[in-house]
Amino acid sequence: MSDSKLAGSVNQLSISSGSTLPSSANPGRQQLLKLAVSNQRQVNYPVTKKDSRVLEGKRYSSSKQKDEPIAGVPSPMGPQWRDFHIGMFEIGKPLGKGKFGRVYLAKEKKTGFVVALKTLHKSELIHSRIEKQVRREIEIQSNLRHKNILRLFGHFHDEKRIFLILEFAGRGELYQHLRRASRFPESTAAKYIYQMANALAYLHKKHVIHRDIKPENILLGIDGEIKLSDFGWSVHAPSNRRTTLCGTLDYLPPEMVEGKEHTEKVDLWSLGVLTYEFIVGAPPFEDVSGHSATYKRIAKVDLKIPSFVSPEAKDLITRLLRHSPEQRISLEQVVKHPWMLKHKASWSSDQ
Ligand SMILES: Nc1ncnc2c1ncn2[C@@H]1O[C@H](COP(=O)(O)OP(=O)(O)OP(=O)(O)O)[C@@H](O)[C@H]1O
Repeated sequence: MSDSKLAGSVNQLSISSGSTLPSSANPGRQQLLKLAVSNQRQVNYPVTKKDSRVLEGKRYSSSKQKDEPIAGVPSPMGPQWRDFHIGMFEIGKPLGKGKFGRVYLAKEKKTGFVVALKTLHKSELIHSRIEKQVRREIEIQSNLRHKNILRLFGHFHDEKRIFLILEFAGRGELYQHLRRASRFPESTAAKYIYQMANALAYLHKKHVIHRDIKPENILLGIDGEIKLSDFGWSVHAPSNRRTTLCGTLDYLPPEMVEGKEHTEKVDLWSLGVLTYEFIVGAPPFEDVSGHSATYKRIAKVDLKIPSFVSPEAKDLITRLLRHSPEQRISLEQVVKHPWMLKHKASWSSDQ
């Protein structure tokens, strides 16, 4: 696909003059948290009908917004932005680096609304043949509204780059928190899995399968709440049956390892792997001797749960990690599982 075609595929965007991204403003961690809090204050009010109309306006984003109740909290819709372009933002500290570009902290100049601006280099997307994947990611993520799913407010492009205007996740990558802690206490793990189950229930209701659930794809908001991100492998599957092989090895379910058709139940399997990794500190089917050994362990459901894991957690993990997708416990049952009930009282009241 040519650059111009790709540009056309993310249509209705303003084209900036191609300004460079300075990283001069370099706020420390405390300041980042302050910025995230100030954002939260701005968005913490009920969404009115008028607001919803603004959200639906085609100039807000290239994808049409749906008129539907917003799950979880009021949508952090931010200011009533129109015609996105780089000049609208004051660019701050780089938040991280991905495969195809950097992510910067940015502030919308007029309103002071803080976002994460993700840059993707078009030439690299084309070279890696993932233009379709990016387009799908944008289409899917910009239509999602849930407190545990990272918002994509909009997107624009210049000659060389695509910019995604993302919700700023004040506490960064969950993966880093997990590596630092080695493993989470069960009450923390249960809180995260509860929020993940809610996010997935919302996605599945909209016939979206994430297909790439893993700690690296989860960010944390300012209150330490889950923000599921990275919809690069997700599919909108009204038919509920897909056969493409993708995803990360350790989190792949048997039906995908075996190249069979798969449904939204792949995310249930990955939720089981995630539960295990949160509590134990490593994924259950990891095999140092190589990929094919991991594949075999997944296909056999060769699951060994250490004895320090509570019986309730063990029960939930084994109910999620069933070879047969149909036998996996439902998300509705996950949130009511005894492991959740055991720990729920220790979470803050707004779960
Ligand atoms: N919305 C956000 N809020 C805060 N930090 C973010 C946000 N998005 C990304 N980051 C930070 O920037 C880093 C790079 O993000 P990015 O999504 O580009 O990379 P990635 O997760 O490796 O994705 P990919 O695999 O698509 O390259 C992340 O690891 C994270 O630390």
